[in-house]
Amino acid sequence: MTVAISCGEPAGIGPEIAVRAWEVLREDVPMLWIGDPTHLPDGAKFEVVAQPEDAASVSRNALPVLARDFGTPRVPGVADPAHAVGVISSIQTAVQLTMTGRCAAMTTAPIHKKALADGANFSFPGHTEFLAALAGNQKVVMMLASEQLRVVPATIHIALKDVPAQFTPEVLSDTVRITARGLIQNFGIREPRIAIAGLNPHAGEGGKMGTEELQWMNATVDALRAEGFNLRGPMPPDTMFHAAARQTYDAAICAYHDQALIPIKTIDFDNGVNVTLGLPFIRTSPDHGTAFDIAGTGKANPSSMIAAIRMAHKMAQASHRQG
Ligand SMILES: NC(=O)C1=CN([C@@H]2O[C@H](COP(=O)(O)OP(=O)(O)OC[C@H]3O[C@@H](n4cnc5c(N)ncnc54)[C@H](O)[C@@H]3O)[C@@H](O)[C@H]2O)C=CC1
Ligand SMILES: NCC(=O)COP(=O)(O)O
Repeated sequence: MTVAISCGEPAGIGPEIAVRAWEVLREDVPMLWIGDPTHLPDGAKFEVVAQPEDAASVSRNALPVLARDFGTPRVPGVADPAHAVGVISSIQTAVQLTMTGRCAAMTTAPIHKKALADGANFSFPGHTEFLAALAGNQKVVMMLASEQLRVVPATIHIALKDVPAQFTPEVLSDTVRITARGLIQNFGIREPRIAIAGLNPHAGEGGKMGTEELQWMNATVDALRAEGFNLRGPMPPDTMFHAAARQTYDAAICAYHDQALIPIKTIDFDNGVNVTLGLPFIRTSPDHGTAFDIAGTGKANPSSMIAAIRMAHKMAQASHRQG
């Protein structure tokens, strides 16, 4: 049940939180870090393995590393476009190992999208879309999950001005279906309750503050209810995340990135996990980014990385039990 860990942006906090996570999880979760070992922090206890299968026996004593030579050293806080090909290849290797069953799941360390675009013409907005493509253009959704809240942005890394055109009945319907399936399969929730945020303030206030709720959202939600989904909404986005409201649903589907990610990063930045639902393999990630401002200082909190690796491992165990 080895969890493959892609290195992420070497100039960010990825290498150091991977080592810190290994120190905490070494007895419980076999892991395999894929990257350039010279990018690991000084003093890190690691061992280069020849093949992924060797990770399980090494992991208790040292962080197993599937070594790749990126050619140049890591300068914390300063992304080097020369690393872009290696960073992408680390993700591809993790996917390949997970899809072929040589690893049980994968956790990705944060990437810097612009560095990958500058260094390797990486055209994807993030891991989510890249992984969907690697898996054969699967329809996937991004969920951020913690003990206190699960959120799903129906549209992801697009400009706010583009949201109304790209948030469509089909996108909302697919998002509900994939989210419900993920809650059942990956989170063991038999009858998921899903809340849907309105696009507009006060969910449109009867058409006074926007009309998408009246034009199509209500009808789409009704049609999905008729398919058997337990849905609430469209709900006023500003009042659906307080503590009592959060008890009434298992996941909230939001119209756009910040509507979903602001509440969870405010409530539980340290323990949020990003999980891609709809892939034919398990992928999790910490909820934060590369944190260039603190990279190499020892200040990075590994909690979200630890939660992400734990969640990937737990999901792999559950999926193994389900056969
Ligand atoms: N899964 C991924 O690959 C993700 C990548 N990113 C990328 O990261 C880059 C930087 O994004 P930002 O918006 O600045 O967000 P960020 O999460 O990197 O940093 C925001 C603030 O939180 C702090 N912070 C983040 N993680 C921390 C940790 N583990 N411990 C202590 N403090 C922490 C940082 O020091 C900074 O002050 C961008 O290129 C973005 O695209 C962002 C989110 C996820
Ligand atoms: N804001 C979330 C984020 O940037 C992570 O995206 P992804 O790389 O997991 O697709």
